[in-house]
Parts: sequence; structure tokens; C-alpha cells
Amino acid sequence: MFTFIYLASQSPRRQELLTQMGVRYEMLIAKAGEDTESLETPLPYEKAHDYVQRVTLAKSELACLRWQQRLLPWAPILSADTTVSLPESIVGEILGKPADAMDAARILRMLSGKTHQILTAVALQIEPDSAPLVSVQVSEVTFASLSDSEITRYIASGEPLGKAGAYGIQGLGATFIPSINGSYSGIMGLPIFEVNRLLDHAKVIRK
Ligand SMILES: Cc1cn([C@H]2C[C@H](O)[C@@H](COP(=O)(O)OP(=O)(O)OP(=O)(O)O)O2)c(=O)[nH]c1=O
Repeated sequence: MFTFIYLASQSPRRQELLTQMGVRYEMLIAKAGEDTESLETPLPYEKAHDYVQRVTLAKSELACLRWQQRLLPWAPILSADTTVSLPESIVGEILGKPADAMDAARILRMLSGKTHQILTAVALQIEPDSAPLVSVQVSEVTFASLSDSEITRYIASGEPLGKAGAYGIQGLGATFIPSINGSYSGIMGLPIFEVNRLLDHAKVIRK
């Protein structure tokens, strides 16, 4: 039985969703500067499904190392990664977070008028020497056609930065999305249903 978990993520959305689930968590930030950049670069020909799993497991491994260095008491470590996949795209199927406003505009133009997939992988390391349990949740998000002025206004809101696919379904981004097929929380960065099952498995007590 565990009374809390470590969250190996700086994403405010993941923190909100864990709070919604009544999970007590401590932050265990795994990423630092360059670690992240090399980790989040897709490998040649890497499939989105493999990519999110690889990045999530790497975050989990870094967090485990951090736990060792800091001599903390043990609790399960939760990590996650969210990415957008646009299989028919000629520039590659994996779209992460935009580098800047121009990149956000490029991504939003690619998503405009199309249906894309959002993949969120979660990993829960239950014991220090066990392999983490991993689950990948796939959802489909349909975007309306966006005009240049809508894209410009959206970017000016600041919402696209720091988010996979350069949008937030929980914010103004919702006004572009006529329909989804899958998990709303998964699109936001942490699929509640899957995480709940992993926490049950690890015997994590909730409020
Ligand atoms: C598609 C979508 C993504 N997002 C966010 C969730 C994630 O924070 C982010 C995807 O980036 P990630 O690289 O998965 O996560 P992160 O960099 O924010 O945090 P960390 O690596 O420390 O875990 O995009 C939304 O908030 N709403 C959305 O609708």
C-alpha cells in the first residue's frame, strides 16, 4: 500500500488531473535542460506509438535516478508523454510541442480541417527494481478549418506554447474542435481511466 506517488512531470495539466483523481503526489522532476531535447527528438522512422512509450520510459528512468540521488522514501513513480500523430503528413508523422510562435502556426495549419491522433503514454514504476507498467491511450481529434486570422489570434493568446500539437483542448483550443473520439483527459495529457487502473494495481490509496 502507498499513500502517495511521485509525479515525474512538470505539466500543470497532469498535476490538475491527478488532483481531480484524489491522488496525493510529490513532484520528482526528472528533466533538466539538454536531457529533454535529445530525449524528445524522434528517431529516424520512429512510429508515434513507439516514440511516446520510449520518451515516457526515459522520463521514468531519469526520475528513478533522481530518487536514488536524493535518498527519498520509496513511492511509485508516474511519468507520461503526449504527442500528436498525423500519419499522412509528408514532413513526418510526429508533432510535439511548438518551438516558438512560427512553429505553432505551422503545426496549426497542418492540423486545420483534418483529424489527427493524440497519443499519451503513461508509465508507473511500482518498485525501484521492477520494470514500469506502461499504457498508451490513443484518441482522435477533429479540427475545423482554421483561417489565418484565427491562427494568429490563437497564437497571440499564448495557449499553444508548451502543448503538444500547439493547442489545449481544455482552453480556447476547444472552439476549433467539433468532435473527439477517445479520452478527453488523455488528450489533456493524462488518461484518467488508464492511470486509475495502474494505481489500483500498485495499491495506491486515494483520498
Ligand atoms: C493536445 C494537448 C496537449 N496538452 C499538453 C499536455 C502536456 O503538458 C503537453 C505535452 O507535452 P509533454 O512533453 O508530454 O509534457 P510536458 O513537457 O508538458 O511535461 P513533462 O515532460 O515534464 O511531463 O501538452 C494540453 O494541455 N492540452 C491538449 O489538448
